[in-house]
Formats: sequence, C-alpha cells, structure tokens
Amino acid sequence: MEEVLNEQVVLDGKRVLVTLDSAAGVLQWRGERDGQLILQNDLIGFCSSESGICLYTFRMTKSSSYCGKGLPGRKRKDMVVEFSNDGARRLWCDSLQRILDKAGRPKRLLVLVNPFGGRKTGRKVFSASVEPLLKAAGITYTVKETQFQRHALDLAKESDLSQLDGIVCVSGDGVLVEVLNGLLERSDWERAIKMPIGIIPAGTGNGLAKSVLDHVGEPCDAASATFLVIRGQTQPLDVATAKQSNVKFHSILMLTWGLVADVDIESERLRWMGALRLDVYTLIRISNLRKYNGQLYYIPAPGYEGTGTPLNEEFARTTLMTSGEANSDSSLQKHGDPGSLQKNFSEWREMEGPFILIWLNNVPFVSESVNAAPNAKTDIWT
Ligand SMILES: Nc1ncnc2c1ncn2[C@@H]1O[C@H](COP(=O)(O)OP(=O)(O)OP(=O)(O)O)[C@@H](O)[C@H]1O
Repeated sequence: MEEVLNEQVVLDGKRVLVTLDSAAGVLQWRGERDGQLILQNDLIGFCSSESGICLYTFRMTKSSSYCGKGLPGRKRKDMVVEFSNDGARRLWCDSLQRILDKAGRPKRLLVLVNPFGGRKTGRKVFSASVEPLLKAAGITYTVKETQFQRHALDLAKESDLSQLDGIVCVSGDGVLVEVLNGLLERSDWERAIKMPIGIIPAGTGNGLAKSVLDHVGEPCDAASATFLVIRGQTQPLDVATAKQSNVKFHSILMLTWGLVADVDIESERLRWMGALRLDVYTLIRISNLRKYNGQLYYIPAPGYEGTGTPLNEEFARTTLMTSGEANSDSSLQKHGDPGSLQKNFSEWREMEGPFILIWLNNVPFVSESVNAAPNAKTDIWT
C-alpha cells in the first residue's frame, strides 16, 4: 500500500512535522529543524517502544572516523521520534517496516569470520563494526569462525541454504573464494550459486571488497561493507573456472601465474606486516626477477586484436580441443557457456614466453590500493 503519512512529533527534542512517503521511501521533517532520510540508503533499522521510535541511521558524511580525517564515510546516529498517540506510532512502524521489506533486505545470514586473515583482526572487525550494525538492522545471524584452510569451503558445501538469505565473509578474498568453491561443488550448485555472498574487508589485500564498494561509491571499510549487506544490494560477478592437473577451482578475483602468484604465496611469512607485505615482497621479487617459460593462447578483447600472433586455425582447433581440457570438459562448461567462444578458432592468438607474470583480473582492484584493471567488467557473462 503506497501512502503518505504526516504527523506532528518531537524529533530529538525538537517539534517538527514529519512526512513519510512510502512510494519514494523518503522521511522528511520540517519545523524547529529540517532534514530528510532516504530510507534504503540511510537507515540501518529501527526499534519501537512505548515512548516512540528510535531510528538507527548511517548516513554519508564528508568526514568520518571510519575512514580518517576529511574523507567521506558513513556515520552512525540514532534519532528518537516521540508520538503524541500510540495508534500513530504503530501505524508509522508498520509503514517503515513495509518500506524496508520492499527493498529485499536479508533477514537470516551465516557469518564466517576468519580469525587468521590479514593481521588476524577478523574477530575484532566483527565485534566492533559488523555485529552492532546487524543487531540494529534486526537481522538474525549465525557466526562461525573458520578453523583451518578450506573450512569455509566445507561450511558452504554443507549449509542448509534454504534457511539463509546470504553468506557473509569477514575475511580476505581467500575465504570468500572458498565459499564460492563450496557452493559450486554442491550437487544443487545451480541454485546454490544464486546465494548472495557478502564480503567485509578483514584480510590482507581486500581487492574484492574494494572493487565492490568502489563500484557503488562507498568507502572501503568494514562498516560500509556491512551496511551494503544489510541493504541487500547485490551485484553479479563472473566466475572463472581453471583446471591444473586434476584439480579444478573457481575464481572471481583473479588468476595469476609468475610474479604476482609468487608474491602472494611467498610473502606469507611477512603476514604480520598486513597489506604492506605485498608491496615489500613485490620489491624483493622485482629486484630478483624470475622468468617463466610457457605459451598463452587467448582471444583478444575488442581493440586488442593486434596483440600476439594469430594461431593457425587448424592448429587452434586441434591444440585447443586436445590440450585445453577446459574446452571439452563438460563439467567445467556446465557453470556457464563462455565455451561457445572457443568455437571461433580464427580469433585465437598466441603469446610465447618467457613471461614475468600473467595476471587475469576479473575485478578492478587486486588490493585496496592497487587498481590493476580499471576497465574490468565484473559481469560480462550475466
Ligand atoms: N583458523 C585458521 N587458521 C589458519 N588458516 C585459516 C584459518 N581460517 C581460514 N584460514 C585460511 O586463511 C587463508 C587466508 O584467508 P583470508 O583470505 O581471509 O585472508 P588474507 O590475509 O586476505 O589472505 P589472502 O591474502 O591470502 O587472501 C585462507 O586460505 C583460509 O583458508
């Protein structure tokens, strides 16, 4: 029911006329003070008591303690609305709830916290920035700490998804990729992969969180990421499937070979440095460059047809159909149909090593500070 409610109330001690426009999802007030809330963008949730309604707001400000001085960020502020009669209060509560429900906000979440990720701050990030917002939003959540590598994969594989509206990872990119792989390893993967996955940055690079938040103009911090989850704002992402020997895995962030992979793996011993470990170890590797022999076969993106050497069509047909198992492996193709590209053998190009690195990026940011692929489109296959 679309409606406009008007009421004389006391808002944080000031007499005002408030208007709630359900169709626009806007709450406005005029009188001893003026202002407005765009409910889906600014309101975490609300609670009601006999004395009135408390609105939990989380609005963008120019300067926020979450992001440091002077940078835009969100700030929490609770506002109390006192009504002169109880009937009006109840009517307003129902109307507010309908507006929030209409936006498709999640009600039940599984939250996976990695206590080991990044500088081992996962637990702290959850209790300081995530939990208070989930509580204010009235979301029911179950928290599970990951206890070992691939634990998140097992949890995603075994969870009863019918009881969930989303899985949220308080972690780095690694745990989220495990969740993705767990969902795709399920027998009901076609339904499971539609489960929204949220990411709250608590890892080393946090490239996915940065890419997702940057895409919607939000700062990359745990509270803003949590609010995005609360608002139920989703964004489709392409999934890449790779096979190495007999091991198959799925990726949404990046696939790397050479320098970047070495930095990622070998800098583990510098984990205590946080994100700096990636910069420091990159310098170490660059000062002592390794080279990797190999061949890269690829179809160039529009505008990049001049790169590499065109492959002989017959060679492409036989080489890619036999050595490139991904082409003939129907269990890989079942997750989507980029396989249709492989039929255009005349478009294939070859690049011959030695390489320093091969870096395939699905999203723009590989870490909070490195925008490695600014033109990456996150959902070209959807
Ligand atoms: N309790 C745990 N002890 C040790 N490792 C764990 C634990 N829980 C999860 N892990 C593993 O920690 C790894 C890194 O996790 P995560 O992605 O959250 O952090 P990260 O610091 O950003 O790491 P990366 O940069 O490698 O992605 C994952 O491979 C995950 O399997």
